[in-house]
Amino acid sequence: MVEKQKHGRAGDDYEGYGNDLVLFENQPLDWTDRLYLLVSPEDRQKLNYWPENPESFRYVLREYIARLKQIQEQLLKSIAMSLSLPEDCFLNQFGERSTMYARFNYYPPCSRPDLVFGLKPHADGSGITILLQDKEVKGLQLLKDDKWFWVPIMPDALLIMSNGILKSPIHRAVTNSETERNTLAMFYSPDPEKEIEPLEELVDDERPRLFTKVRNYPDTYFHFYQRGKRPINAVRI
Ligand SMILES: O=C(O)CCC(=O)C(=O)O
Ligand SMILES: [Fe+2]
Repeated sequence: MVEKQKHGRAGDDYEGYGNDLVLFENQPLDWTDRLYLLVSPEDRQKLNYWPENPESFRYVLREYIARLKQIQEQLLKSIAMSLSLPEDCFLNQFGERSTMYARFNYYPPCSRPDLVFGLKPHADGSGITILLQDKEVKGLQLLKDDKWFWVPIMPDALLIMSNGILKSPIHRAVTNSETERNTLAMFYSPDPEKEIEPLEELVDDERPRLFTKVRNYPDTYFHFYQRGKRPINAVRI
């Protein structure tokens, strides 16, 4: 408890431990507490939000980040090649100062799981999300053909850069009345200063350009998401 308070989210900062930022009066609220940290680039880390207890926390998180970076870069290259594109084309749009956020989700048991979501339905705004699931408690559902299935997740920035070829599926986390549940989502996104847009190679007469140029999509994303709206519509042409 003391540790949680010490690293609590302050004012209108996104980072830290606590609830999500409440931006609008009628914003649907979620049954979750989370520790949200910008972990990369390193010079943007706000260490005052990083727990010191357990002692190994910072070290383990840094190790995890380093490994995930390699996986994410490899994934971006492989996806590019699977679309017959130059292997660095997505990586170039992510830029040297691409960002990674860690979101530790804590879902306490909820006496009325029929009334509230752990996380309301959404599609992530990141390019790639890697989710470490709770080992025992299920909770994540994915929307496909208007039905909810119990499965893992994925992106939105790639939806823009790939001109809609790569989809960012809608998912939600549900609550249950018996057990708490913990997950860790790592969001890998382009440098907020860099403009991203559909790759020219993926735009033609048959597949006209679907999205505008956008800078700092996560910022647009949060404003729409917290109203329960689909953020991707903000950049659709
Ligand atoms: O906790 C989960 O299973 C999903 C988490 C999630 O969708 C998110 O943090 O964006
Ligand atoms: Fe998500």
